[in-house]
Amino acid sequence: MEETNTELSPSKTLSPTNGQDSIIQSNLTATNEPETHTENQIPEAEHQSDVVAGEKRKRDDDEAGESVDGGSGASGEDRSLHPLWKTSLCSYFRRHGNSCSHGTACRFAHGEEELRIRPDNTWDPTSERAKKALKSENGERCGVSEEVMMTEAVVDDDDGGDEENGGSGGSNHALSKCLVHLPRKWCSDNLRSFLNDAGIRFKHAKKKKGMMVGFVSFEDEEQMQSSSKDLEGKSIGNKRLKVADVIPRSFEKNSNSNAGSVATLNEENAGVDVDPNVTVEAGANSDNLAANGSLSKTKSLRDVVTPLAHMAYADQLEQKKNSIMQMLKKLTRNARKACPNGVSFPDWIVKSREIGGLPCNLEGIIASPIVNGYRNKCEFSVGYSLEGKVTVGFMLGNFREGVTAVEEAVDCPNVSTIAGKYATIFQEFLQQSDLPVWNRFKNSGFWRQLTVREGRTNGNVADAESFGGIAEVMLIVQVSTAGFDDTKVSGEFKRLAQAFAVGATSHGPTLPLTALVVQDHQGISNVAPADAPLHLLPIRKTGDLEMDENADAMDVRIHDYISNLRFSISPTAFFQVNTLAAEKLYSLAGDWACLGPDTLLFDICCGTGTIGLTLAHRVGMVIGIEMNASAVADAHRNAEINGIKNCKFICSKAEDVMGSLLKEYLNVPKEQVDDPKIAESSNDISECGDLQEPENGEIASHSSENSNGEVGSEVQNCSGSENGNTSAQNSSEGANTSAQHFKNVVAIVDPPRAGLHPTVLKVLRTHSRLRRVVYISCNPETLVANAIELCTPSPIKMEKGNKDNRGWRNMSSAGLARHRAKSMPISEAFHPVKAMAVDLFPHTQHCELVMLLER
Ligand SMILES: C[S@@+](CC[C@H](N)C(=O)[O-])C[C@H]1O[C@@H](n2cnc3c(N)ncnc32)[C@H](O)[C@@H]1O
Repeated sequence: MEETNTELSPSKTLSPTNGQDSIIQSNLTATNEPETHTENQIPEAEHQSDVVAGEKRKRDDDEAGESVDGGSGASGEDRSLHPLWKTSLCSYFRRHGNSCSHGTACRFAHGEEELRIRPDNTWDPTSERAKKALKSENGERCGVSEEVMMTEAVVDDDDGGDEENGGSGGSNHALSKCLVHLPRKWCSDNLRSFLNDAGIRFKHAKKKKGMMVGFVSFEDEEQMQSSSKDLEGKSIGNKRLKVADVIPRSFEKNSNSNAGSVATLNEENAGVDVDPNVTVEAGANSDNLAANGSLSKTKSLRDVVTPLAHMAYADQLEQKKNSIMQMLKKLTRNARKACPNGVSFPDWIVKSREIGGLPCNLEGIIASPIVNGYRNKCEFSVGYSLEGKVTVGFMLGNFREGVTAVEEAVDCPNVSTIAGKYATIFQEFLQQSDLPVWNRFKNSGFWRQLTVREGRTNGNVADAESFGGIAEVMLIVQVSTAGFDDTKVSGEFKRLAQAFAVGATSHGPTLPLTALVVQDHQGISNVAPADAPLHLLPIRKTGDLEMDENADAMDVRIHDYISNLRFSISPTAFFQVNTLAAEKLYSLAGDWACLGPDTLLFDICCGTGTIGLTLAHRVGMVIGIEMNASAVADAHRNAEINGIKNCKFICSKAEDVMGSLLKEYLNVPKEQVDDPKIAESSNDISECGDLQEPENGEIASHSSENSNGEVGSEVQNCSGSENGNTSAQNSSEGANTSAQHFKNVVAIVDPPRAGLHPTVLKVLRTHSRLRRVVYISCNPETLVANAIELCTPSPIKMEKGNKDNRGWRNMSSAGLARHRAKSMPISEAFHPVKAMAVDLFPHTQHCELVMLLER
């Protein structure tokens, strides 16, 4: 095979096993040092080109008629035509005292001098040049993240005037400066000590922990000028200080003012460094609508929130697919690296060479049925715009980096028309309100956030794209009532309810408005805990407005439809933000899960039960696990309103219950699993015929033949319902759903961005009867990290020893996963079978990824 004989590493040999070449890691390897490009670290570009390069080499060899030295006979000139010629360092050369048997004909570079830049303008990542390039890139990044757009009052320090320590006692914006690149962990005291130690004269200084900016004011112009000069460029750690102006806000409406100053760095046209991981939909799962990163003043909110909006949708899909491909290759590389010495590389790693380094086929990307206005949930921040106007919209950047400016979401194509209209109504109301907007710097103020949640009728796509498809709207206004007079607050709430009612009805056609809820939250960030108090604000019926005036805040829900099932959604429960695309996602997951009436489906991180409930008619029983209590309550209600009886929902963290659940349902006595009647039934009704009987016979194979086995007929009785959606009638409490009846056990996991808890990974991996996992993720990076743990082969024997976890904070997620894989108990590894992307978030960088893992 090309992979072994190109730069054949002495630590790897070929071993014909089962008629296939598999690469054995030899025990002769002296250290655990990762191999370089031969096996473990073949760079991506090289992986991709392996086949191509291999073919090329073969052709060259044939043409030259000389191949005794493994290809060195071809002329260097011929070879150098290949775009990847000498673009990777030769590890063999390095390890063997700068000698390589291929000599000058080796396609890898012998030393840095020979190294050539790759066609994509990058250097071999292990090379000095790449490291240098990375450093300067980081330098540039630092350079572009210097813009500060604090639009809250930060300098008119009205919170104590601690004169002794530099408290304000009143401030003068003209005599203030903003310092950028301060250590995040510093508080005001650290900043003051730093200034004092450095002999910098100042009047007062303020810095908030967690931010990289601080504010300093001075006695007079002369002091400000000389101190600024001394401070500019000063090093703190590996950062250099930047001194920025603080510009008085032009728009100061309220007399009891939150108004203050805008801090800006007057650097024209700084580059843009927007974190792709968080945008308007915040990865679909995080509930923060802030755009992350920093940006130049030339950058619009549209670019921050929907950075792909300038591209045609087909190009967006192509871009996402390519970036997911790159991410998937990490799985192969890292599992290869983590594969224990003396253990054969699994087939999927060996075969990855044939598909450009991918761990399995990426079967494509499913487009969103709606491309514009698809979000059914928008969380609008409240703050000041760059012009100092009270605004309801999205933040232009990251608070930690000194950005608090909020701009209207008028031009963000993922926001629905209705959400935009409610944001405008709220903004107009706030501009007249006597209560202040939240100040993120001081953690004070009243109005914080508006969430607009929408529910559709059970209609078609075209309907949903237009305004008419939205039948229900829930508005959730987040406030912080602490320290405000109750009477004043309730007066404001009445006016608010009135404003929304009038705004909704004065629009033609009337905007739907189902419920107005207030969430009281005192915390620093707008992400409120699930148990933050909720109050329902009554809205007087006006015109067409339909409201249930007797409803309780805890009972308030809107409804949406997935696969013809009606879903009830409470204010804080997770629900995919793009319902129609989610429908595609769930049905793909169901298809890949190979379901049948003999299937026990674990829906791990089930939210309101969407996945389990939409697939319930295709399985014997669903067990959903979810930690958010109101989502679990919704799941129960959703099962009820759809007449589904074969689902159980458990309110708990998955890491706390998965072990005992799998024990309960999987540790079934062998006699029961082998009961012929049950085996017959399982052969009977499976949707897939491709499930292989493993050697140990732990699960039954499936065929499409029918039989009238006892259990089978029970199940068939259950699946005879008309619409097919509410067909599974097995009671979760009844004997029919006891663990013994389920021969096919599948887990569909859909965790939050952070991925699965290590305990859950361990439980899934070590329960050998669980043969199939469908992993759904809105964060391909964590999917890859978790898959490394699930798919890396176990060692023959557990090595005692280095459990040194120091430095994990600095590890990449893949590095950490490799590290964790080492302590995974010996168990049969899963292998990636196929993957598919599903675009739930048009115009943003985000995308859902589904991967089927089997063993
Ligand atoms: C990406 S959502 C998926 C929800 C659901 N599958 C759906 O599609 O609507 C992730 C869910 O996991 C839940 N969750 C987060 N951490 C969890 C944990 N440790 N155990 C159980 N559920 C968790 C969240 O509350 C959230 O509902």
